[in-house]
Amino acid sequence: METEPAVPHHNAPAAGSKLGVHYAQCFGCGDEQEAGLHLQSTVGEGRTVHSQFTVTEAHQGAPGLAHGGLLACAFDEALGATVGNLLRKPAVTGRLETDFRRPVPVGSILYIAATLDGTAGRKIYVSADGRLDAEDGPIAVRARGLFVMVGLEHFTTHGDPEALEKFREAARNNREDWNINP
Ligand SMILES: CCCCC/C=C\C/C=C\C/C=C\C/C=C\CCCC(=O)SCCNC(=O)CCNC(=O)[C@H](O)C(C)(C)COP(=O)(O)OP(=O)(O)OC[C@H]1O[C@@H](n2cnc3c(N)ncnc32)[C@H](O)[C@@H]1OP(=O)(O)O
Repeated sequence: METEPAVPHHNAPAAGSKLGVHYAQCFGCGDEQEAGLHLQSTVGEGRTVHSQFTVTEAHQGAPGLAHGGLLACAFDEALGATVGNLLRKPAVTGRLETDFRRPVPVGSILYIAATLDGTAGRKIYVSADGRLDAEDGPIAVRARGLFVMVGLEHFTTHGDPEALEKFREAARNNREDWNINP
């Protein structure tokens, strides 16, 4: 199947919109996860979302340095937020590739710029660069993800249906129009 340009949903948040926490218990963005990444995201121009998080002592692998797996988590979240908010369709990560180009010290702020690259049926291609301490800082991490659109039953069948219901109630944005329409 051919890859097509990704077209943002007509109700996708406009450039400049800050994206809220998508789930309070989410390790990537949740505000009820003390040691989580607390990633914050804002919609950019075109098909982009800009996210950032501060690396803390809770995120170490080697002394004073971020754990690569947690950096991958940050990219999973940033890419997922890009897919979920611009396309407004539930999707899960099928594949996530990360290139670690520079060490990321505790105390640094990682600026992640993600772009929706295209879709092919249920598959969504998205990629991101993570820069150190400034939007134009040196690239520390690069990632490419393949997300796969799923029905909401993915979460009720495999996850916690009660938590999902609370998630839906808490959603500030109208997500009723989320559907699978490959
Ligand atoms: C998390 C959100 C919860 C709430 C959702 C609702 C609203 C969300 C709102 C806002 C969202 C904002 C932010 C989200 C932020 C972060 C998100 C984090 C996301 C995650 O962290 S999520 C956890 C990790 N994730 C999983 O837990 C997935 C486990 N997995 C599966 O559940 C299945 O594996 C599935 C569904 C992926 C596919 O299964 P399936 O049976 O439906 O479909 P199938 O296998 O046919 O794949 C269809 C086509 O994708 C190709 N394909 C699949 N996998 C591939 C791979 N790895 N490499 C290359 N190609 C692959 C096939 O080759 C085929 O391609 P083709 O059609 O061309 O043949």
